[in-house]
Amino acid sequence: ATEFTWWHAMGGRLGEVVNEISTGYNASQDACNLTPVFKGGYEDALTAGIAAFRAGEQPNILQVFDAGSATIIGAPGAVVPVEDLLNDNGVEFNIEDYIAGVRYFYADGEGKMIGMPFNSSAPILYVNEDAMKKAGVEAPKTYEEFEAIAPKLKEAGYVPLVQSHLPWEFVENFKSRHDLQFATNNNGYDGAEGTELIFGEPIRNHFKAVKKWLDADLFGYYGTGWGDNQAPFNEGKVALWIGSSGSFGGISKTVEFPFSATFLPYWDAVEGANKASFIGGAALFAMSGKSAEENKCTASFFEYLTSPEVQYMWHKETGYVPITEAAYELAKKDGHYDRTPAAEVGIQQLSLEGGEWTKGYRMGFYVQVRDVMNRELGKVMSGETDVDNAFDVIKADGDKLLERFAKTTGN
Ligand SMILES: O=P(O)(O)OC[C@H](O)CO
Repeated sequence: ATEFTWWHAMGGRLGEVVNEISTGYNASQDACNLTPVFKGGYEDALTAGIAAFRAGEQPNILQVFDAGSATIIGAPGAVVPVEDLLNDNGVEFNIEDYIAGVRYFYADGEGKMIGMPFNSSAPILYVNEDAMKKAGVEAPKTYEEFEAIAPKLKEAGYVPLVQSHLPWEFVENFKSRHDLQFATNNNGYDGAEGTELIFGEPIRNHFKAVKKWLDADLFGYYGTGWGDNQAPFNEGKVALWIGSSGSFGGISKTVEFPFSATFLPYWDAVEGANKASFIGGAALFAMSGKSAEENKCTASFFEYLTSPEVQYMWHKETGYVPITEAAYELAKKDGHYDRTPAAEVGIQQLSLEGGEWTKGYRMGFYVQVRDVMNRELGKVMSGETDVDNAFDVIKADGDKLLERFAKTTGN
């Protein structure tokens, strides 16, 4: 059989399910043999993939997260567009099969799908039901409602609110949920040159409120690592945790208290809020420089991966949303959401009413922009700087990175 490899960033329970899928694929046919390799977190996998590409040792398939997608799509000659790969290998492809929010997120300016959507997520609000009961409150829909119940949650002995990733949840998806522009050039989709970040009053006010909550012990902040802020929720110390829908499977297998989930809160005071969030997670990119035989295997694996059955299994076991309409229908028909209503929250949030600015962003070197955000917003949390100063620095340093990317790619 033809050997081919998949570098991914799915640890813990997610990694187990990736291995199950790969085993299932290998058992389903004789021509190809897939080896999945865990390369660490999203940032590590991208760095490893780019370094390997430069050395001519790239894997066949590289998982790249949303934040790195512009970098990989813009890296000249690094990937074979998935749409071409499938067409060239006789795999039927129809972009309309995918749920609306997924269709063009990993596409180029002409709408051609470059990356294969795989693990798509939404940041949702996980609710410790014991905490709600003890405090005698309901999960909040808005941050105003959160402010009203937070002291009661604290009194009941819980850290009222924690989130898992400030740039993803309180910046990028804050913009989407409130339908606010994130960057010039159509949030970066119209080209890299001249793209600049935008931080207006609503997002600054949000972080001023978050800092106030932190100082009053109504909010907890435990670091910038992907798992840092989830641990205290899993341990039952936190009442409300904002995390990825893709954490659902792992949480179900870990926590000992009853939990539910609901939409990422928004500020009612911001006009036009309560819009859809945009897809998070990652896509699979077929790296270039591989033989026709290996590319055929990659195409056949993508076909397997997007079948309704495999998609539904992935969705059910992890909490990532079903990326095709057929898989979503299958989940409904099978009664998945009747048994586990919280499992539908992610896809429902992605399907809320959209607006001009709910499409996410396309910015190269954005992984480094996130580093700047984590650095400066971390300083806000520790009291080393204030919110306005932090956003001024994020804009100045972030814009420089965006400019450098534009010069690198020449567009
Ligand atoms: O934790 P995930 O996989 O849902 O990904 C969250 C973000 O979109 C990654 O940048």
